[in-house]
Amino acid sequence: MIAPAADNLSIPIIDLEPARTGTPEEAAQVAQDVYQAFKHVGFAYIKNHGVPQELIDEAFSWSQKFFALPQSDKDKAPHPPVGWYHRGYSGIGREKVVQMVFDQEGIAEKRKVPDMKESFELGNENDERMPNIWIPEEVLPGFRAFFTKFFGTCYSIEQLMLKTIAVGMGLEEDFFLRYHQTRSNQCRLLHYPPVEEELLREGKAERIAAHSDFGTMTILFQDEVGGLEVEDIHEKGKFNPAPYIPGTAVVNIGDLLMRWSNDELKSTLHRVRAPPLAVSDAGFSGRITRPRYSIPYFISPDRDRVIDCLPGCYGPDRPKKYEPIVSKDYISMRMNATY
Ligand SMILES: O=C(O)CCC(=O)C(=O)O
Ligand SMILES: [Fe+2]
Repeated sequence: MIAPAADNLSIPIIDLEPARTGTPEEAAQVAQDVYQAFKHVGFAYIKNHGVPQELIDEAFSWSQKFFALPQSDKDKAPHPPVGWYHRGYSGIGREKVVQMVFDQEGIAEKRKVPDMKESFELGNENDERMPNIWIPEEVLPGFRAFFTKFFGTCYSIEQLMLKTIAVGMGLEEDFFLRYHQTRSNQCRLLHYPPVEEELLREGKAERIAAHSDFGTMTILFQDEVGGLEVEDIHEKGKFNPAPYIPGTAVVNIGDLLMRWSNDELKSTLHRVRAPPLAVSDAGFSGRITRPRYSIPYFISPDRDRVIDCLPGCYGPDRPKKYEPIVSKDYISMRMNATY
C-alpha cells in the first residue's frame, strides 16, 4: 500500500512485503503502486525490500573506512581516463555529472562548478569489458570481499523491482529480467565531504549536479544526513528534498526505461545539495555541511540489447519518441560526458 506522502513530498513509500511474500493479488496491487509512482514521480521509497539493514549498515561502515584512507591509498585504484570505463576511485572534482551536454565546450563550462564528491565504482567481478579496479587487498583487507557480496545481494532487489514494474505495466513478469541476464550493473560508493554551505547555496560548488540516471533503474541507499533533491514533476526547476526515511531505499527510473516506455515512466532529474536548514539555523552563515555518504546501485540492461519502445506504449495516436538504441551505446555516451 502507498503510505501518505510526507509533508511536501510527493514520493510515495511503498511496502514491498506483499510483492515478496503475498498472494498474487497483493503482489499485483504493489505492482500497480510502483507503476503509478514511476509514472507520476519517477521515484519511490521502498521498504521491506529484502536487504537486511545490518548489511546496509556494514556497507556504509566499509565505505567510510575506504574514504578515510590516505589519498595515496585511494589513488591505488584510479578510475581510467575515459568515462565509459566506470570503475575504481575518482577523487574530488574528477567526475562532473552533466545533463545531456555532449560538446567539449559545454562540458568545460559545466566543469567550472565542480562536483564536491569522491566515489568508488564497482561491478560484476566477471565483467570482461570493465574489470573491477580494486585497491590492493592489504590496504583494506575484506573491502573487496564485502562489496563483491553486497553487489550480489543487490541483485535480489533488482529482480523484485524488475518483476514488479513489468507486472505493473501489464507485461509478462520476466519481461525485463530477460534483458538483465549478465548483471552489467554498477554499485557506487559516494562520499560528499563537508563543504561550506554558502558555496552550495550560491551555486559556486555542487555536490552532484542535477541529472537523470542512465540505465533501467537505480536503487539508492542514503545515510540520515540528507541533501538529495528531486525535481518537482509539476514545476520544472523546483527541487524537493528526498530525506532519509529509516528502513527504506530510494528507487528511481533511468533514461533507458523511460525510452522503453515512450516516456510513460519518468526519469526524473535529481541532485545533491546541502541538507535542508533546520529552522533554528536560518540566517546562520559560515555553516559547514556534514559529510554525506550514499550507495547507489545502477541497474542496466545487458549491454548489447536493443532498447525499443515497448508494445502497448505506442500506436497510431502515440508515435514512438525515440529511435531504438543499444544499451551500452547510450550509457557510454552519457558516461563519457562526465570525465
Ligand atoms: O548521493 C545521492 O544521493 C545521489 C547519487 C546519484 O544521484 C547518482 O550517483 O546518480
Ligand atoms: Fe543519480
